[in-house]
Amino acid sequence: MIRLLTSCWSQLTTTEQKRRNVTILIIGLENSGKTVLVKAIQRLLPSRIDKCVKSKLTTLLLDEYEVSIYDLNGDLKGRETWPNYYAQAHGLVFVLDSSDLERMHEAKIILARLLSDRRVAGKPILLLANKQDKKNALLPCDIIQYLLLERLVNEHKSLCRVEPCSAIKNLQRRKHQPIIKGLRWLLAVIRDKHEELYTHQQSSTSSISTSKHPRGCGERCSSDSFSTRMRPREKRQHLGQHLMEAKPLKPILQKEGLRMRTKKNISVTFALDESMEEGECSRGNRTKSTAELRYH
Ligand SMILES: Nc1nc2c(ncn2[C@@H]2O[C@H](COP(=O)(O)OP(=O)(O)OP(=O)(O)O)[C@@H](O)[C@H]2O)c(=O)[nH]1
Ligand SMILES: [Mg+2]
Repeated sequence: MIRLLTSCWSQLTTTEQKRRNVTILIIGLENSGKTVLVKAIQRLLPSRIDKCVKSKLTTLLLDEYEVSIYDLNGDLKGRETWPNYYAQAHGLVFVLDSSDLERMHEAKIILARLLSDRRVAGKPILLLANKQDKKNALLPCDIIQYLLLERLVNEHKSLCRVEPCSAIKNLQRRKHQPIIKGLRWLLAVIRDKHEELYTHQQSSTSSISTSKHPRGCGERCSSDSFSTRMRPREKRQHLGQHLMEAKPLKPILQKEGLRMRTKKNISVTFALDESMEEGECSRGNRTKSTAELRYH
């Protein structure tokens, strides 16, 4: 019995030790569906809400990750506070109301400003094209074109994925799978790139001394995070250089052989790739393996 208990305990400890702490910001214009989205995630995954920061923080467990998610307000006042969170984030989720065509230009400006911030540039971004249940919702390919996403992610060297979704409650559970799929992608990129991100995070934190951390959570996030798994300084510098020399990113469709102009409502990932034909999004069989080769 004692042996059994000891074995259970050591298994639990091992799981705890393996768990990686990741911080993600949920950002986007007001009314885009960020809070509804976080609630949907809370229903799907084991999570706890941190009351100390006015419920902005949700911590959830997904695979081997403990993910701290900050749901930041998208109104003008809320946007002023966003930069306070940039340095500690490993990745971002930008939520877009795909049906709000009138505010698409505003979203484009906000996204461009966000990615150009030196505390954000280079970090992966999941763009959730929300409210796909609405009739007039734009498809990912239109959104990519409208937001000039390819140019944007190349300029700022941020890996990006566009995932169409609907966050509203009354949709069936399986309809929320794109959200989890997108989160998994973000976590995988963060895992693969964590040393580069850590280097980046270190330099931006030290160079911007005025940046404030959200009360009570900044220290916890930074001390728990990837810093404990750092490599020696020389190695980190090398990885940092590698990040800056990244090749151009190209959008690829998740399904083989599909082209951008087919207007399918499926996710699009930006991957390191070679040049493509005009207007083409993927080249048949090459697509998936290219992404995997480059990322893993
Ligand atoms: N049809 C539809 N409505 C949605 C969807 N997601 C959110 N909404 C609605 O959009 C409105 C705004 O949602 P919120 O989650 O409060 O928006 P927010 O981005 O958190 O807004 P702020 O906190 O003000 O920045 C609510 O009325 C939601 O019910 C969706 O996928 N489809
Ligand atoms: Mg909200």
